[in-house]
Amino acid sequence: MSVVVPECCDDLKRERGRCLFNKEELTNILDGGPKLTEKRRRIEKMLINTPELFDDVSPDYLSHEDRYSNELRKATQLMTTLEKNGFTYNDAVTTGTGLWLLMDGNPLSLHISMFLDTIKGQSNPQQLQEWLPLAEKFKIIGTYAQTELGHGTFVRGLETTATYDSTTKEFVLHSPTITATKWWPGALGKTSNHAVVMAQLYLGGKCYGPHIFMVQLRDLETHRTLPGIVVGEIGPRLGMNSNDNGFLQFNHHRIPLTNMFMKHSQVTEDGKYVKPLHSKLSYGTMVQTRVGIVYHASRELSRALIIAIRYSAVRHQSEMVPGDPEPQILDYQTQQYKLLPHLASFFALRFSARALLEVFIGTSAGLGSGKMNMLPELHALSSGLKAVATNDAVKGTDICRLACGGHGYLSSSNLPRIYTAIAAGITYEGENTVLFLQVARYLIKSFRASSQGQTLPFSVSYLRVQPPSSHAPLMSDRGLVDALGAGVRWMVGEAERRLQQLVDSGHSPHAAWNACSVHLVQCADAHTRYYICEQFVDAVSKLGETVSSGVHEVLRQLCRLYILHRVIQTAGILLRCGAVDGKALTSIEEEECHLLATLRIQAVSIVDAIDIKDVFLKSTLGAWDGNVYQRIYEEAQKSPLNKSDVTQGYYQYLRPLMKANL
Ligand SMILES: CCCCCCCC/C=C\CCCCCCCCCCCCCC(=O)SCCNC(=O)CCNC(=O)[C@H](O)C(C)(C)COP(=O)(O)OP(=O)(O)OC[C@H]1O[C@@H](n2cnc3c(N)ncnc32)[C@H](O)[C@@H]1OP(=O)(O)O
Ligand SMILES: Cc1cc2nc3c(=O)[nH]c(=O)nc-3n(C[C@H](O)[C@H](O)[C@H](O)COP(=O)(O)OP(=O)(O)OC[C@H]3O[C@@H](n4cnc5c(N)ncnc54)[C@H](O)[C@@H]3O)c2cc1C
Repeated sequence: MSVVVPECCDDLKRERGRCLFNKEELTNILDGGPKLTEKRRRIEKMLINTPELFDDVSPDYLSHEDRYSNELRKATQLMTTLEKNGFTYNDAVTTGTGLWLLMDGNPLSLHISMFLDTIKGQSNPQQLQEWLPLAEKFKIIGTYAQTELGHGTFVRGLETTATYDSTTKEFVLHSPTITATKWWPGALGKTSNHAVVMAQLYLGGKCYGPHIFMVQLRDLETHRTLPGIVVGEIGPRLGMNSNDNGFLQFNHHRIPLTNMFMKHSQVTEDGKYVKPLHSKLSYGTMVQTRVGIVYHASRELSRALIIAIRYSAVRHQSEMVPGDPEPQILDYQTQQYKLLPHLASFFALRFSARALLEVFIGTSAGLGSGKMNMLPELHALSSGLKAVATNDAVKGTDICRLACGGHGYLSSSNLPRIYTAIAAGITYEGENTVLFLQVARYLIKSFRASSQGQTLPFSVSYLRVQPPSSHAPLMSDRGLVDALGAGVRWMVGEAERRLQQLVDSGHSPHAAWNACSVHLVQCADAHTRYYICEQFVDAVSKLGETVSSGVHEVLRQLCRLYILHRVIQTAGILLRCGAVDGKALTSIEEEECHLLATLRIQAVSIVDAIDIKDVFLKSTLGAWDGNVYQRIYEEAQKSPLNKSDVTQGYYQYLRPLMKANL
């Protein structure tokens, strides 16, 4: 397969003719610089020229087992193709290119993310030396086995035990109940021969809480399950059915002492426990994955937006003016209102993901030299951004589907698959409500610390009890972001007041927390969105010095739309705390409608700049050439039901019914 850019239809040609900015420059910004664009394209070209990486038949027509095997075929081919061409799995992860190909969750995704990240982040030097080369060269294949039938969210409630036997210098892993069965881990069912397993550590009869262990599950030659282990696949799910999510039970299964991950906490041969510097360091892989998921969510949202915006420029329906030709549906203001705020969200998430990655890198460097003080802020930021990014990507993807009318419901649009894949992101790696409550905990603590005169970390410094008054005019970007900040400060102050009032009236702090938790989740959501607005404004203003005026103008408009939309969504709070008045809101609403019309003109060019090729979009509605109807028709011809004019079902059921004397 070679990269051929086809002629596009007249509608898209006209749209592209209106582009007032340099698309390549915007592409570079989204990729993180021209070098990264070039690298991504090199990888893509190599993938496109490897036909084995593509589906012969749409996975929709395959059985569960065949879907799994097909995805495994592509995943293994991807790894060997990368390796042969001098790239690594990590290049495919960081450029997003691997995810374009491996559609639906795939049997190696947990290996190249959480399994390898745990080895890198939780091993002592000897363990690293032993396991990393094996895992990087795929000599062992692993997953991250934490969640159980009975507990996913509450890690401290896990029931799997790892009891140290100092006579043999082994841990005995055991699943004491049905609810202790590990349940859900991707690639656990049939693919993995190893797993990193979270289990309660027991030393001399005392429980030391959840710790991580490297456990071999299957023989490396025969791939048969080892004695003392029961493992299998959990059955069909809403989406991601080309993965083999699995279950796992241990029956007094023994592993060596050296298989406990010992970078942060240790067990000595005689069974003594050495505490970590921070009790949550063993949750590090989860934090890292949340950082990655913010990127992942923004990428999936961008696919849906490319599809829906190109389709909206090609689709003509109804009459705007009686007797006139049917307009492109993108000309309807309601259609613009459905899609363009999500386009702005994609950019906002992309810039925030980058800012979060920097915090992650900085905090990790600090941990290396024993500095733990940035960990709570990283935990709060990564939890909040993971929750907002996946919530918004899921909502945005579904709006994109709805904006495509009936054809958005077709599998061949690829929107249903994008939706079901990203929908899981709300639940996995920390259910979003639960993560927001972690953020809220940090906000309340920070607010109280500020009342006691303490200095707050950067992401919450705007919460200080006496903030400097904003000098920016209200209707400027900065002024509106300051108004949003004032709204969050008011919400957090109100939450703290309600908590205190409940405690003062005799409730326990925990009961008070539960009684305020709806409001607390709203605080966490609003705080995270305030952070996103700040990152977006900062990024656009920094870029202003280096990019061409056309690109800067588009980014400025997208940023403005994001902020205006957010102010309207938060109107109730902002009015209550006096940050804006009704008159300002009316003019903000009017400006938003005006901005929708302005951005509509270049919407197709903006999604073109995201630069996802047709072979990766895999959509009949979103292809570059806009040849929508021909593609939909051709895809339908591939339905196995069309192989014969009369199906077996007719002879078996329909005909007998028609012949029966009812
Ligand atoms: C240029 C381009 C660059 C691109 C770069 C991209 C980077 C790529 C990186 C990675 C690639 C990934 C790609 C992603 C692809 C997507 C596919 C991924 C597939 C993932 C599959 C999903 C896998 C899973 O689901 S695994 C299971 C996940 N499970 C969970 O998340 C469980 C959630 N629960 C918890 O985390 C915890 O139970 C809890 C936090 C809810 C509560 O914990 P706890 O009970 O122990 O604590 P407390 O509530 O009592 O709190 C006490 C105290 O501790 C603080 N705390 C809690 N957690 C942490 C933490 N992690 N770190 C720091 N501190 C923490 C808490 O705030 C409290 O603090 P106080 O001060 O208030 O006391
Ligand atoms: C597709 C998919 C892939 C997965 N892959 C893996 C994997 O590779 N490895 C792995 O270990 N796990 C994996 N998981 C499991 C996943 O991490 C858990 O499902 C997730 O952490 C949520 O936990 P839970 O299922 O126990 O939900 P629950 O905690 O039971 O959530 C149910 C409801 O209870 C609410 N709730 C729970 N606790 C609280 C609280 N404290 N306060 C308020 N509300 C609360 C939640 O908000 C939610 O509404 C995967 C899950 C899915 C769906």
